[in-house]
Amino acid sequence: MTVLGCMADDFTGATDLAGNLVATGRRTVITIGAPVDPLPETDAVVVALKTRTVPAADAVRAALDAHRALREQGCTRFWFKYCSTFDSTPRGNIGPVIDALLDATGAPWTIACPAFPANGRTVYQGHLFVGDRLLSESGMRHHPLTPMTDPDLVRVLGAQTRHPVGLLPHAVLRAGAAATRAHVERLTAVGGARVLVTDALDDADLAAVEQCARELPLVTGGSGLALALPPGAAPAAATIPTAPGPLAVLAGSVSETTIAQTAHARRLLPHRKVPVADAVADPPATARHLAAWARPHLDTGNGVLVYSADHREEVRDAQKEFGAERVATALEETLAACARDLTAGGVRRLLVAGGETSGAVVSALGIRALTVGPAIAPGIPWTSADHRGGPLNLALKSGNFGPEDLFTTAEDHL
Ligand SMILES: Nc1ncnc2c1ncn2[C@@H]1O[C@H](COP(=O)(O)OP(=O)(O)O)[C@@H](O)[C@H]1O
Ligand SMILES: O=C(O)[C@@H](O)C(=O)COP(=O)(O)O
Repeated sequence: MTVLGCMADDFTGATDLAGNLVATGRRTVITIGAPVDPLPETDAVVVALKTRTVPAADAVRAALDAHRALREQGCTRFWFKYCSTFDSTPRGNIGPVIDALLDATGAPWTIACPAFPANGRTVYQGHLFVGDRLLSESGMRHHPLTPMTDPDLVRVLGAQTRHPVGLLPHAVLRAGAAATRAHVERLTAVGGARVLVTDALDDADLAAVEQCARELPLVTGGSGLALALPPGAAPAAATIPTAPGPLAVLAGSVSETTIAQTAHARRLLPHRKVPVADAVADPPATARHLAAWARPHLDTGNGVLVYSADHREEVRDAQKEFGAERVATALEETLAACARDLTAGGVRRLLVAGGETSGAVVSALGIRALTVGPAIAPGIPWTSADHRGGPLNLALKSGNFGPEDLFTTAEDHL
């Protein structure tokens, strides 16, 4: 089988994609950053990058480094994974990375397919829906780093890439493979489009998209498309080493879904909100205080929740007071240092909410690779890392994924 080389622009996205690849029967390894050492025999490698909100030139450099390393590891087909809600800014980073990977892979054209119907992400006439809302009317319009205010992906991507962008609409997909091929030919060979935004309302549409993109050396999109890949030969329910002990939940996401999950967990778990002003002033000291608060709870076997906001209004206020980037970085550093302190104190189970937050936490722990285990909910697998001489179980939760009781039921799936 072709070894699939994937680059995910954030860490929750990496575990999301890897979980779906495992579900289709592919042995899958996640590396934190480009792989350096030879990897075990595998069907797919997912490189977790933290490039969603960095300057576009840095995102391009990281993607090209990862692509080179994946090629050296024997990968022959490539996947650029970004968010199912197309999280990006007018400057990028989805478009610039696609441009660079088109050149690096020699792909004549590629698809942009964020749809993930199992998680309510669908695309119709190039417009992205989150559940029954257009992207621009969903909670994503208030995202602290990548507010998404335009649901028209052809327009959004068109502003980011130097190539013409086309649309593979639902009606054409439903008309069958021959009609799809003819439409693609018209847009690419005749019209010069290099990226086609693909409609998809359900798994049947994703299967049609997968079929039309099967020969391409590069595909781009969310993790939903992975579920449409032809089945592989590995067991779809992967087992991973597990560690005992209570779970610490660190939530730095302020999506509507995470805020609801946090509110639910506050009724059941000992909890502490990160004091934002303290975090901005001194992340390591703030983390030490939070870890010291958590210790007695953990020692008696109780899980804990540390989180960064009760309400969206607090985010706006904090951004006004300190600046959006400064407060985001300070909170990421605080939660990352808290994870370091908690694991140094013996915690072996962590659930981290938020892509940027997960990137900060996993990097601070010095983890180089993750193995993928059972799914907690669509797009959220348990993983295991070697850490301090034993397994550390990590669930990296995308801001927008998971049921309301996720933080208190996640361990049932380990
Ligand atoms: N109270 C807050 N005020 C301002 N920014 C916040 C607050 N809480 C969290 N953030 C920042 O918002 C960002 C959320 O991004 P991320 O962790 O990727 O979550 P999501 O997965 O929901 O996108 C992080 O950079 C985090 O530090
Ligand atoms: O595709 C998705 O929605 C997720 O895999 C993803 O990228 C998560 O991003 P965050 O919501 O920022 O965690």
